[in-house]
Amino acid sequence: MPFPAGTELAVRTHGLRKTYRTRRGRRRVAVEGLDLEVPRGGVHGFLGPNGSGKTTSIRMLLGLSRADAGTMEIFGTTVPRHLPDVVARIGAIVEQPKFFPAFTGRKNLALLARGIGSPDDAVDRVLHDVGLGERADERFRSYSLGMKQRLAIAATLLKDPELLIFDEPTNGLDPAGIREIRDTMRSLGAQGKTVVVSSHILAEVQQVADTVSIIGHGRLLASGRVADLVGGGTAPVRVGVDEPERAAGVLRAGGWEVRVDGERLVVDGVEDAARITRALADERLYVRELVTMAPDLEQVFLELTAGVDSAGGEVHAATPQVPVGAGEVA
Ligand SMILES: Nc1ncnc2c1ncn2[C@@H]1O[C@H](COP(=O)(O)OP(=O)(O)OP(=O)(O)O)[C@@H](O)[C@H]1O
Repeated sequence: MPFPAGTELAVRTHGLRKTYRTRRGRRRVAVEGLDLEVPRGGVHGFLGPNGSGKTTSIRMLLGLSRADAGTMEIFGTTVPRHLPDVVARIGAIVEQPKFFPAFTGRKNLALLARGIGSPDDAVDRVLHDVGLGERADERFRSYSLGMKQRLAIAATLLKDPELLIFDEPTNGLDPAGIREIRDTMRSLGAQGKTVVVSSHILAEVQQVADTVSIIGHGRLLASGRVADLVGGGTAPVRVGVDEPERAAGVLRAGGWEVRVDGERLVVDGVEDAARITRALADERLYVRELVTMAPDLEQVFLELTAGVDSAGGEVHAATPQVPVGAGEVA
């Protein structure tokens, strides 16, 4: 379990599996024994390359598609069997909702609010939550794509859900639109809601996600707190020093693993970079540069999903199960 014992979970799946039949009658495993854990509160990035099974998993969680095997819980309630008990606590965007282009954002939301029996003040509340308050009285068709997407998010907030699930909410948006959605997700997570956001583009999620699950070929490759995945364990250190070959010898003698990379050294498994400086100085080798090469999530993601092609595994592509856990990934 990637989270400390006792962590309250908003979503948990175990051994989730879904196979489709292709038109040629072959089996395509979309989700293959997925064990997912989403802690309660904050933003959780659900990451994987195209075709890795994110949408299929989300659809199963929401009762839109049937799992072949496995179990799923939302707030500890078994779904889909008891989905009606928790559905009021969940908001989701899986496909683009339809709005009336000639109506204002506010009017579109008011119609939806009436349909689901939300209180009168809900519309103003959700417009404010997504930062559309000032543009609420303009027609939907005049909105930018980012604003349209924020209106869709606002619609999911009408019933004030505790869990929000957004499938690729930034698809097709420009950088400004992506930032708007990111800000909205961040503020929802800060309010204590659980926001699950799927994406195949890491950079869009890394800045807002507190925790992530990375999947490939329908399996979990890694999960945990972003800070642990990118910063856990020891990081390689790049050292600029005169006489790199001699310096490498000194460090190897001190027990470090060292590669010479041109004028510089790359030292692996460094816990205390100051010890390197000291060891070299003792031999009259002076460090010009010392940079800790902490991986960012992009690097972790690319390493984990290397070889997980985006075409989707047609019948059991032999993807090795990468060990899950913060330390092993960094
Ligand atoms: N209705 C379907 N019939 C047959 N195969 C499907 C169907 N839906 C999805 N698949 C296949 O299942 C695999 C997983 O697809 P899924 O859409 O869940 O992935 P994804 O991670 O959400 O990808 P993307 O980011 O491209 O949406 C893919 O190989 C896809 O082609």
